[in-house]
Amino acid sequence: MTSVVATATTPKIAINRHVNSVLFVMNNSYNYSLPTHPYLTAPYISVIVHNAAEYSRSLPTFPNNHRSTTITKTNEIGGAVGRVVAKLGMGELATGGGWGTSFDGEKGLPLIAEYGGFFLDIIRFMTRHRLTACPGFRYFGHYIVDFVKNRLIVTAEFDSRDESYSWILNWLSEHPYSARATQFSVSTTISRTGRPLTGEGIDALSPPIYFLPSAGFHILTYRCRLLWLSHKQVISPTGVPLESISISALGRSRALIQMLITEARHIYIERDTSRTIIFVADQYGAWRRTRSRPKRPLDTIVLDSTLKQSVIEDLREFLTSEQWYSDRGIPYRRGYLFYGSPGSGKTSFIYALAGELGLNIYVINLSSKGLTGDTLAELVTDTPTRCVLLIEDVDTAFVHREKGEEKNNVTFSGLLNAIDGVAAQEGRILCMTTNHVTRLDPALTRPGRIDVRCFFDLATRSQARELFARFYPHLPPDTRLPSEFAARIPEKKFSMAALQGFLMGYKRDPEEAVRKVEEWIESGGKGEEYGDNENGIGDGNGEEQKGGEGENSVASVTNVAGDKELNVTMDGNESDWE
Ligand SMILES: Nc1ncnc2c1ncn2[C@@H]1O[C@H](COP(=O)(O)OP(=O)(O)OP(=O)(O)O)[C@@H](O)[C@H]1O
Repeated sequence: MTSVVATATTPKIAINRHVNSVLFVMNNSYNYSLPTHPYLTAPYISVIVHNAAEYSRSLPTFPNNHRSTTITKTNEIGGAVGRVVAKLGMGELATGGGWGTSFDGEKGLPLIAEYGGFFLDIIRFMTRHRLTACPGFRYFGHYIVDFVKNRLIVTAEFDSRDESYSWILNWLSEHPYSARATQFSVSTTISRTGRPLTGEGIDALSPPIYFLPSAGFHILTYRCRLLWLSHKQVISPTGVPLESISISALGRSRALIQMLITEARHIYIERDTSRTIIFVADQYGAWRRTRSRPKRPLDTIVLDSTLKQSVIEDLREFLTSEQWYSDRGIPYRRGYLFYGSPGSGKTSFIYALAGELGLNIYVINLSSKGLTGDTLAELVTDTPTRCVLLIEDVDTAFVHREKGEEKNNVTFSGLLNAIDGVAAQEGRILCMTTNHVTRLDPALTRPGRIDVRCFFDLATRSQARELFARFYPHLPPDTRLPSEFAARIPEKKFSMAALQGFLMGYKRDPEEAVRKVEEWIESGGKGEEYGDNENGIGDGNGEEQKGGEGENSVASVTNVAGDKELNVTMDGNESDWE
């Protein structure tokens, strides 16, 4: 029999690989050999003994004759062992049988029970009764399983609240196992928190069908290695249905599972390359991927082409000048303000720009109820280094600042801190939109926060002509219909959104659209099935929108830094904006 020796005064531990007993030597006055079972592994016993030896210093001296132990001493020792057991994280084991009570109620050999509590009593009970693996495993099973798991199995967990969950679902849907599985779930979306993702939902012509392993346990292979997968559905404490997937493989190396995750992410991102992904801030201050849109080509935005080119070039230059900013100690950020009439293409232009540059869009709604200054700052910090951060209708949030009547949880200074505080993410492009530029506080639009301002006006005739031509792309090249349509549209009276709405009523009949447009104009742009857009009608003046310099332009861009004339008008004069 090999023994493990623990002494109270000099805790020396010698563990034999095939340990089958533990010998306690306490001050040389008391020895006790605790037989163990071969199924209790040496490392496991060693942990117990090591900790017991550490604590044994504080134990009272053992009596020479342990059989004469009094109840008082029993309790003292039991308490000490209880502390040992608690330290080992096995507190529940020490309480089950009660101190000083033998596990099997047997008299005569109470020492272990009395001095060791329930935990040691169990060992004694097992060995006395020659009980082998079965009850031992039942009792210590989860420790053994944990031990084996930690040393022999690699597991990765994926939670449906995280983006990585979508990667794995997507990967699984393409794995041959999903096509073969006899227990599978059918889905038309690869969804996270129930929301459709790429190419799914209303923008898909015919919804795709995904076959996924159903909830439960599955075994599959990856690169000729065995994997097992557990797919669980749970309800969170707040009542939200959640899902989790854990994928495990034999071995201690994480390489295989890391490879799988990288591959899953790659496949998933590949699906998105032709799309712009939109993230929206949720009420808990975290980014949630909401949807993805096919990238909108820039030429579908009917604006002065020089203007579009100027903005795109400005952005491209920014994205490649990190070192330039760093050399001069300038925060590496760029701010754009898109202002002007409602429905003139501000948001559409931003989406098209993001698509052109391959950036994702992170949308913040300042009026969102749960949003506070702190969560806003966190959100801005959490954006990736290359992205478009979009704050729409920024005027609506702080119109009453001077009266101290801010309607939101986010204060004006909270917003300023978030967008240019030290924690604000480097490399991000901030885009703000407003229909009422004069209502904006100058502090918000000062250079450094806003570097480029783009003005969008109501539709001109030339815009109307181009819109018509794009709407009916199959018209013969020599057709006069676009010009006839444009000739009937008053200059800067209607928004592009309103004109588009009108044309939607005549999707397949351009001649009819031209015939009906005057009638529509006379009705003030109302009454058409798709053309009823109250916001679409301007006063033809748009004074509030112009900011002083855009009167003759459909859209104009001003570079606040004054280092580059982008288009149409440019003066870089702050006073024009206040
Ligand atoms: N210049 C334009 N070129 C092409 N389509 C446009 C243009 N302006 C507006 N539209 C169309 O009108 C609709 C509304 O446009 P968008 O939301 O971009 O306008 P907006 O200026 O952001 O409006 P708001 O200020 O009300 O948010 C979109 O469907 C868009 O395609």
